[in-house]
Amino acid sequence: MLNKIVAQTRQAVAVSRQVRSLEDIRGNLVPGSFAFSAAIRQCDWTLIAECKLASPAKGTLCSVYSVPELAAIFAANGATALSVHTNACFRGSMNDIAKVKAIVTLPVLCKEFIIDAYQLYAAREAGADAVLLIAAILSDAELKQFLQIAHDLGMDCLVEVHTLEELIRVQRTGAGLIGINNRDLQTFTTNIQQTFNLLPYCEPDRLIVSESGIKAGQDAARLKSAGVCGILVGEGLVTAHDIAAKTRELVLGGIQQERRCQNV
Ligand SMILES: O=P(O)(O)OC[C@@H](O)[C@@H](O)c1c[nH]c2ccccc12
Repeated sequence: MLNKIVAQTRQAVAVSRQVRSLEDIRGNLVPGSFAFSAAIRQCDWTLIAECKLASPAKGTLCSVYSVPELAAIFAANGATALSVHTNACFRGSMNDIAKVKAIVTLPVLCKEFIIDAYQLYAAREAGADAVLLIAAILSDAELKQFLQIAHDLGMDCLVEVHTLEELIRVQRTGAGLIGINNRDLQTFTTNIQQTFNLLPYCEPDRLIVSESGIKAGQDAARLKSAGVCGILVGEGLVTAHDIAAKTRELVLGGIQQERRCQNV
């Protein structure tokens, strides 16, 4: 699955380059202000709510709301930041970021399969405050280069790992914001246990986000008490009966855990 998405993404980048040159984009850029990591640092518990209309594994996930409508619901119910899928395999587009930024003030993560520096500039031009870098599809040299370019553009990177080997590689690059993906990108199955397995190997100065397969406030509470600073949730939110209530449940799950800890 992953190889197929990456191959399609490479083709899409080649087409985009023809439509719009890198020089054109670079001439049009305003640097960001690292608003994504700042928002995470400011709170004890972070919900990154994902605008995800579809996935290659499950097809359509949400047909009732548009991406900007989802963003507005998440923002009104306590999300710390937003993640917006821009890849065609997830029925996303780079324009979705600009649409979301036009109506909410929350920082936005560009959820893309970044394999080419061109995509970093395009994300910033669309208004992204952060980008996802997936360790499984990048060499160490690419990781370092993309971290540097994003930094120069004022964008944060959420660097995603799924295995211990990837976690060790990523920590060596100095990445400060790491996502443990509970989803195996070869099979697309999820298991939250993956976060608990890798947490002991995370260096204490890193901000750790648990990604994928998180459905309930209790999951949020368990993850918070294990030491992650936040969660990234798509499907659990967009497939909920009441998306607003589910957003509040996932925000409160972590906050209530924080209070329980303080009372002890
Ligand atoms: O919808 P979920 O299970 O809550 O997952 C959200 C997010 O973590 C997921 O979309 C994701 C994170 N990294 C990825 C890489 C590829 C595909 C998907 C992802």
